[in-house]
Amino acid sequence: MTTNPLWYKNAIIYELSVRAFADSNGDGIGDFVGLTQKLDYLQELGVTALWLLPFFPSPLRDDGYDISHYTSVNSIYGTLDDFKTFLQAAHQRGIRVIIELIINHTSDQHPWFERARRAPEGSLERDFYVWSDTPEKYSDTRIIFQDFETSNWSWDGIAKAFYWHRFYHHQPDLNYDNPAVRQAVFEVLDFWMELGVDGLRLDAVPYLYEREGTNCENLPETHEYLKSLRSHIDHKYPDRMLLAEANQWAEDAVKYYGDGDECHMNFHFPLMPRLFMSLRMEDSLPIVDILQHTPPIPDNCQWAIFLRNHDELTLEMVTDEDRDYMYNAYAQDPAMRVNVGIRRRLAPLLGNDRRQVELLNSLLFSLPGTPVIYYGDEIGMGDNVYLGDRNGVRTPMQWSSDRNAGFSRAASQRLYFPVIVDAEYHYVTTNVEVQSANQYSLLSWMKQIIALRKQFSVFGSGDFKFLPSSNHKILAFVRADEQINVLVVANLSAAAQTATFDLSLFANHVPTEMFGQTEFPAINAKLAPDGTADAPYSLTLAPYGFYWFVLNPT
Ligand SMILES: OC[C@H]1O[C@H](O[C@H]2O[C@H](CO)[C@@H](O)[C@H](O)[C@H]2O)[C@H](O)[C@@H](O)[C@@H]1O
Ligand SMILES: [Ca+2]
Repeated sequence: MTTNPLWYKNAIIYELSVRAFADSNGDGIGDFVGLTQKLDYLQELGVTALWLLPFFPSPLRDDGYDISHYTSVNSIYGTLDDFKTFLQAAHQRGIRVIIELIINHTSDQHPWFERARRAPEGSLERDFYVWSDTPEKYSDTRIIFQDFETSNWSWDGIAKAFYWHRFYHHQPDLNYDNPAVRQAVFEVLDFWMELGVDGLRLDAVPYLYEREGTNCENLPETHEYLKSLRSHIDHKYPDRMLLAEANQWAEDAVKYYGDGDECHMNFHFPLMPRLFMSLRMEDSLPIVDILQHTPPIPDNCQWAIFLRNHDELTLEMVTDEDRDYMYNAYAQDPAMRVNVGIRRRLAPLLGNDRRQVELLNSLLFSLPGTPVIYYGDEIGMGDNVYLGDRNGVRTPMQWSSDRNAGFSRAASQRLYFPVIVDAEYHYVTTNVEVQSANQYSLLSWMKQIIALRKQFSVFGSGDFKFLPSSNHKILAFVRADEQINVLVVANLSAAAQTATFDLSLFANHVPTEMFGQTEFPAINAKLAPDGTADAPYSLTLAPYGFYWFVLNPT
């Protein structure tokens, strides 16, 4: 591994679930040995970092986000030694590993909670969690899992008190006012850092503290605590990365960067639904508007941008009107909706239209930030919205046309979830083996765009500027650094479109299309009537077409 403390700025992150990836021992559940065997695939795909969903001991009532032991591996996925072997094998291939640090809450089966509910009131043990005699406190706080919970308080018959939880009732929130909790989290962090993991995704991080009269999100105390985690990391583990999961409006989200002294990365939640909105509305405005309203971030920080992940396509960061639009456009069947979002994968959301899948990926790989790919989306996997909760997007990875999609040798009934068998996305045709053999498959195209992105660090760390377009259906922007100028144009429309751009800044440059190395006509400066130089440049794009151009001086 090269030592570059800013590695995350030019990373390609691949999010995966150990459970869903590859089952080595035929019990129907993916495991670390299976994942290790698939590292060659991930290396060939070109990704440079893996983000692993939770793999810790857990009753699995929220797919592992309900931890019952912080410093070991759930035995269904293997042993801690299996994890270490995997980590070493990933590092040998130059692939970094990001794991989850779920510190807002634990499972109600965690020994800390078992101890707290029995401990005397006012004791440090009891105060590991947030208790109250009434469910009236913090009443300005929204409920996140609103299809499943009616309150952020639940009654505990053993403690004879209510406890606070932002998510499921079986996920009690830790109490950060207790110094013992703050210290315990440092110890968990040290454990995984000492093992050599490269990054931590800080799950549900805006909700650490509660204060009366607030919405209990993004509180100053939360930022102060995160800064203390960061300073600890900087002193002990200088090239590691903290990735916040702060599902917030951009003005609040940027606060998780501090002055470059808090988290290194944060997901851009408001951008994600607007990529889908712009596409269906055939209008660049939602994307332009949200990025123009995104404050600048410190140089050592980076957005994580994504199209889909393991959760619903969350619509928390849109207006009520936009949410209605998104439900109408992408989730007409109520079974496709859960909480405040849409539980579908990328390909089905886009009607399995290869052009739209490529277009959104072209934006994922060229807009400012580090792209995060969700496992299976690189082959256009389908979903199963009838599996409940968000499980429909968490089905086994489809490797081949063999039984169980090559994921497991178990009897099919034994798989943790069934593989996708509906006609359009059936694993017999939608799988890695079939697509690896076809140079025109989505998988081959994904390898190509990843390889191209990796050749040009300007995408990870260059400046970003919108280019006014005469046609609002065509989005245009420039990525630039001292070495290179890259022009990106993207047609959000289902019909062919033309647009004219003012490229006077690049007069006498030749655009070279980056995928095919084709030179386009030069950008010629003309003298405008007022004497200034003008360089209007016209482009025609196919339906959902896009171009990436390097602008070279003639
Ligand atoms: O650990 C509880 C949950 O934490 C994350 O949740 C995030 O996803 C929610 C949507 O499912 C979102 O609304 C919320 O703002 C986030 O914190 C995690 O990604 C979930 O899988 C998990 O259930
Ligand atoms: Ca297994």
